[in-house]
Amino acid sequence: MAPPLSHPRKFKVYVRWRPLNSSEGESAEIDRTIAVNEDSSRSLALKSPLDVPRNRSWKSGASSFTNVFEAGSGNEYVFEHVVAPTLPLVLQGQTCNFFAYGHSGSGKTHTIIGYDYERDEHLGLFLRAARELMMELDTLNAKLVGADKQNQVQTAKFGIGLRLYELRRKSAFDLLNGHSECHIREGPDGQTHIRGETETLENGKVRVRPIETRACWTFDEVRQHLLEGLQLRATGSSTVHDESSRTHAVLELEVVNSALLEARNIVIERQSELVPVGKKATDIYLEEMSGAYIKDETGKYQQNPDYTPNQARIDAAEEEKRDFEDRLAKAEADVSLLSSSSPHPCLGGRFVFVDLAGSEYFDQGKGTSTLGPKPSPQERQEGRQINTDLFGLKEVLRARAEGQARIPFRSSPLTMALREHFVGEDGSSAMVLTVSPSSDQFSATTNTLKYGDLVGMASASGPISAKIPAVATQKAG
Ligand SMILES: Nc1ncnc2c1ncn2[C@@H]1O[C@H](COP(=O)(O)OP(=O)(O)OP(=O)(O)O)[C@@H](O)[C@H]1O
Repeated sequence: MAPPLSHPRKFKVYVRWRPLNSSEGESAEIDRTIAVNEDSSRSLALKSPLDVPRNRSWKSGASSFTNVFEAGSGNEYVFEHVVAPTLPLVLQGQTCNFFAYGHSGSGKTHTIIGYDYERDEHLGLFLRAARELMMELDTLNAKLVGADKQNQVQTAKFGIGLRLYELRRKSAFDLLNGHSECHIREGPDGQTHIRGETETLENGKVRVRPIETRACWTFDEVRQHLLEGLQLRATGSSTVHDESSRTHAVLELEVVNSALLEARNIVIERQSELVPVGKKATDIYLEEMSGAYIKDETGKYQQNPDYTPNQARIDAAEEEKRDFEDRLAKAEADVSLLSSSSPHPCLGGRFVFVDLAGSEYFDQGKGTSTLGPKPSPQERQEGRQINTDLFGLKEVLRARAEGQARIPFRSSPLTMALREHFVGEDGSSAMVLTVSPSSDQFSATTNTLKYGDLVGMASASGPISAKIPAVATQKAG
């Protein structure tokens, strides 16, 4: 068994209280106390103001949360504390992941995507990150132009590669490619591949497209593509409000240049060319070998002494296949070379934002919503899948926080799809738990916090940190 990671990545868990909404205006707020530790981590204690037996008081682990944002903290404040500190990591070529987890209507979409796409202070974390990243890239590009001696700046110029997709049931749906369905599979290389339907082209070429990457050279382009993609986002019937979604939305921003995108396209082209050549080699082999065995009188197959396969024909087909395999290997090597020889380490750096499906499906393993009307059989099935995904994600985050050598990525399509974003020991991961302060939502809120608490505690008590006693408390709400 492989040894545990030497420097497991600490996972940050934030809590974000939203304001009471118009339908909750009359409810009493949940009574909450925040304890601030010496290392500035937080713990939380909740008490329901209503005398309801099932609303049992709850206390988190000693230092489960990195920070707690009260209802008055807007998206800009949350961005400055959660995402902005990780921008230098992305500019070093690392991957930083952010998840929003909470029950329906608690503010996940408000946090990750936002509902105001114009005013800086209201942008969701994703768009604000795109804006800040693009500003940094503009500065780097200006330096590139200055240093450009061989007029290669157009292909080397940095931009943002945007990918938007949602995960529903066991598939991904590409929001930048007409909501086309893509399958999530593990390849023979042990990597996860998210690929669309097989297209048969002229000359028998077979192309299987990955999730579309849209190249953006300005912040406005990112915003425009986001708005187009959001039009396609499937929204289900809401249990809490009419924009509820029952899918996980994944939004990726990768630092790219046109040379890298072109090199990746060549890989797809080479893969397409290899498929018919590989098939031809297999067909020729089967054809030539079909006469090599015959049935004897007992029905068993025996070698046919009168038959000699055309070995030269088999060898020629195999050689042609090897040529195409070499062409593919060269195209893949070109992609690696471009990344490693970039004039700046930012190439390939990524922000990944995930607006998770409503946590009400993750209700003590039952996989059904605790809110709203009785779900239909299809909704129940979707609920079970969401439950599996959210459980799988928790286990992956815990395993990483604890520095375990074996991370259970295969346990759900969500964790399989996100696997490549967790590879390596660098980068960072964070979860924002979005919660309602309404006493009517006490059990949904404590369920969300319990989930984050498990991840936060694993991170705090993992091999790289010690538990720190609480030194100050403050009353909130
Ligand atoms: N921190 C906040 N400040 C102000 N308004 C908020 C905040 N969080 C959420 N809201 C508002 O509450 C409503 C519901 O929020 P949102 O759509 O983000 O919920 P959600 O968790 O994504 O729900 P679902 O899982 O059903 O999609 C929206 O109108 C949103 O603008």
